[in-house]
Amino acid sequence: MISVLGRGASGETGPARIYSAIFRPDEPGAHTCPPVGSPIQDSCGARRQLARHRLAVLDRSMEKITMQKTQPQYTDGTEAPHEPPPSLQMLQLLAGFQISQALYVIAKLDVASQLEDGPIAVAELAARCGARPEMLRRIVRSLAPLGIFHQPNEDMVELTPLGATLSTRRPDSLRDVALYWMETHYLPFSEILHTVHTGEPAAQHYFGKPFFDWIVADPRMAELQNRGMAGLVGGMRDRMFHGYRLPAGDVVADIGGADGTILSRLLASEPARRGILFDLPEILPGARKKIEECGMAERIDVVAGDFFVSVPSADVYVMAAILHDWDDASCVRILESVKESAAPGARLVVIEGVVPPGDEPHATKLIDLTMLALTTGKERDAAEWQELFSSAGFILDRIVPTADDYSFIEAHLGR
Ligand SMILES: C[S@@+](CC[C@H](N)C(=O)[O-])C[C@H]1O[C@@H](n2cnc3c(N)ncnc32)[C@H](O)[C@@H]1O
Repeated sequence: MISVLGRGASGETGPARIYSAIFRPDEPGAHTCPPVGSPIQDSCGARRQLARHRLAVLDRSMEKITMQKTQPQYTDGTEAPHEPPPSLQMLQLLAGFQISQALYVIAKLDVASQLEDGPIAVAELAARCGARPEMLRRIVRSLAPLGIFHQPNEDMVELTPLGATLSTRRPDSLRDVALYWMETHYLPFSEILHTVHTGEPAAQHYFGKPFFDWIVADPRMAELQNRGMAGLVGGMRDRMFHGYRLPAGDVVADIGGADGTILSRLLASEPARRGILFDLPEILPGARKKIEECGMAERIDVVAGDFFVSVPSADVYVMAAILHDWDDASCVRILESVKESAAPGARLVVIEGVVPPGDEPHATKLIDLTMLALTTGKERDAAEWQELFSSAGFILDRIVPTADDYSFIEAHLGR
C-alpha cells in the first residue's frame, strides 16, 4: 500500500500504481498463492495466468471505482486522459479509513480463514463468522474490487492471494497486524492534528498516558502488541533476515525484544550462541511461551527490566524497532544503558529503516506517521543515524541494506 502515495516501481501512477503496490507482478515469488482447491494450484505457468487474470479483474474493478472506461472519452468524442483526475485520486486516498475499517471487520471475524477450503455462499460464511449475512455481503462486495475477494456471482465469495494474507492458516498471516493496528493505533490517529499543533503525541493526548504505558496496563493489549510485531516479521520484515549474520559474540541480547520472534530467528542458524530477551515485565509472559514454541528455551534467557534504567551484559546488542519510538535524548539514555553493561568490544545492531531522500516510496515514510501519532520518536535518515550514534558515544560501522525496507545498522562503542 505504500506506493499508493507515490509513484509505482516502474513510474506508473493512478490505479496502475495501486496494482503494483499490492501485487508487485515483476517480483520473484509473487502470485504464488492461488485460492486453495483451485485446479491450477500446482502449475507455475497457470499460476502466472491466474495472477494475470486477477490483475485484469482488479484493473476493471479499479476503473469502475474511478468511474473510467478502458478508452475514456469526453461526451464530444475526444479522448480523456487515462489517469483519473486528481480529485478522484484524492477521494480514493481519503477513503482509506473506510477500507481499513472494513478490513478490520474481515480480520476480527477471521473471514479469510473460513474461505481457505474454497468458495462458499456469503450466507454460509456469515453463519460461520457470527455475522448478519446482508451486512457481511456489503463488506465483501466493497472489498472485492480491491482484490481482497473474488465473487463469481453475488452470492458466492472466494479468497484471493491478497485476501489470504489475513488468514490465520498462513504462516505469514497479517491478521494480528490488522488487529494490532486497528485496536491500538486507529483511534489515537484521530488526534494527529493535536500533535501537529502542540508536539504532544496523539496517543498521549487520546489515552492520557504514553502509548507503551497504555499498552502494558492491559495484558490483552501487551499480548496483541507482541503478536502484531511478530506478524510484521512475516510481512514487511521477512526477507531482510535472509543471508544476514550477526557480528561475532557469544551472548546476543535483544533489547525490547517483545516475544522473542526476532531473537529466535537470528539465533536459529547460530547454535553456538546464547540469547537474552529483554523487555518490560508485562510483555514477557507471552514471550516465554513463544520461545518454547521456537525450541529456543534452552538457549534464550528472559530478563525483565526497563532500558532507561539498565540492560543485561552482552557481546552483541540487537534493537529492532526500538530507537524509532523515541526522541534523540531518550535514545541517548537507552544507548547509555547499553554502554554501561556492554562487554568489552561489544557490537550494536539496530534493525530499522533508513529514510531515503526525495519522494521515492519507502516504508519509513508511512511508519513515520505512526511515530508522529503514537510516540516521541521518528524515522531517521543515514546522517541522523550517524549523528545519534555519535552523540551517544558509538561509531557507526556500516548500514546493511536488505531486500525489505529495513536495514541492519551496525555500530561499536567508541571508548
Ligand atoms: C515496537 S516494539 C518492537 C518489538 C520488537 N523489537 C520488534 O521489532 O518486533 C517496542 C518494544 O519496546 C518495548 N519497550 C518499551 N519501553 C520499554 C522500556 N522502557 N524498557 C524495555 N522495553 C521497552 C515494548 O514493550 C515493545 O516490546
